[in-house]
Amino acid sequence: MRMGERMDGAARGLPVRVQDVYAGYGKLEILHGVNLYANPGELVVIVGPNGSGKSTLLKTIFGFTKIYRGRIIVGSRDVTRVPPNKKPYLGLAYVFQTGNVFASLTVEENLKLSWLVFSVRAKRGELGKEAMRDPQRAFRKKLEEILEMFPRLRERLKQRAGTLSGGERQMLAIAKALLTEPRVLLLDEPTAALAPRVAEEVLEIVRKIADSGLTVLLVEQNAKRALEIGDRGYILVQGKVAYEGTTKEILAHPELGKLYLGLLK
Ligand SMILES: Nc1ncnc2c1ncn2[C@@H]1O[C@H](COP(=O)(O)OP(=O)(O)OP(=O)(O)O)[C@@H](O)[C@H]1O
Repeated sequence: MRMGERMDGAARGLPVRVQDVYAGYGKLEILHGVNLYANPGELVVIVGPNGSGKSTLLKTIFGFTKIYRGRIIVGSRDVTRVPPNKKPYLGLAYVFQTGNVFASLTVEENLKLSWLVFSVRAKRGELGKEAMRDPQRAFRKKLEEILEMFPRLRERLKQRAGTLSGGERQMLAIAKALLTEPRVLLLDEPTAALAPRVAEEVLEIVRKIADSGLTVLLVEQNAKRALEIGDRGYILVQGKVAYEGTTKEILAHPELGKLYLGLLK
């Protein structure tokens, strides 16, 4: 069985559809009619200049901004008006740029915080029959699976999260998110401020997560590397999609990289 695959073979990811969305903060409109889709098993990267609205787009999908027009559909459900605190229970997980872990708690305690969301979803029957029968056992199993994926965290279970390196902290944030058994994972610059080698390790994990069947949306500063590992990409410029296509197309395009991403050929 592949990493993260479900015993009962149920589909892991849910499709995400952002349809003609206008959103922002208070009266300040940042996104002006954005359309985007992401399918299960896909790693969709969102790149673009600073301040173009990449983070705002993820925040909007999760419900942190004001949506003036348009719809956001996850699976068959319209989640446009679902507040952020309810999103994890619908199978969405969001890893922020910072502040995902509690510094004064140990790695293990941080991971166990995901039990709340996991148990609710398990009892509802969303995580398969086994998990519905015995949520605690299923959670322990999931935790074991995640620690296999992040051996560095296993070595540091009793260590306070505040003493982890930047890379380890980011891995803990992703691990916590995965422990809620999400169908859709939103990642906002998970490699920010990481040394290149560690950033690479994190990106490889992100690729594996998408390969396990989840729908993954990734905002990245390092456009080139993100496009190299992603399936499809969106270039956001001033709150609008300036280009969408396969990452191969974007990387091979003679102008796009130079125009929007600061990439020199
Ligand atoms: N909470 C907020 N209130 C008001 N304006 C905000 C808020 N957060 C972001 N903005 C503004 O929204 C615009 C888009 O910001 P956003 O963080 O989405 O861009 P980004 O593409 O992710 O940028 P970067 O690559 O620099 O992280 C910016 O002009 C920013 O100042």
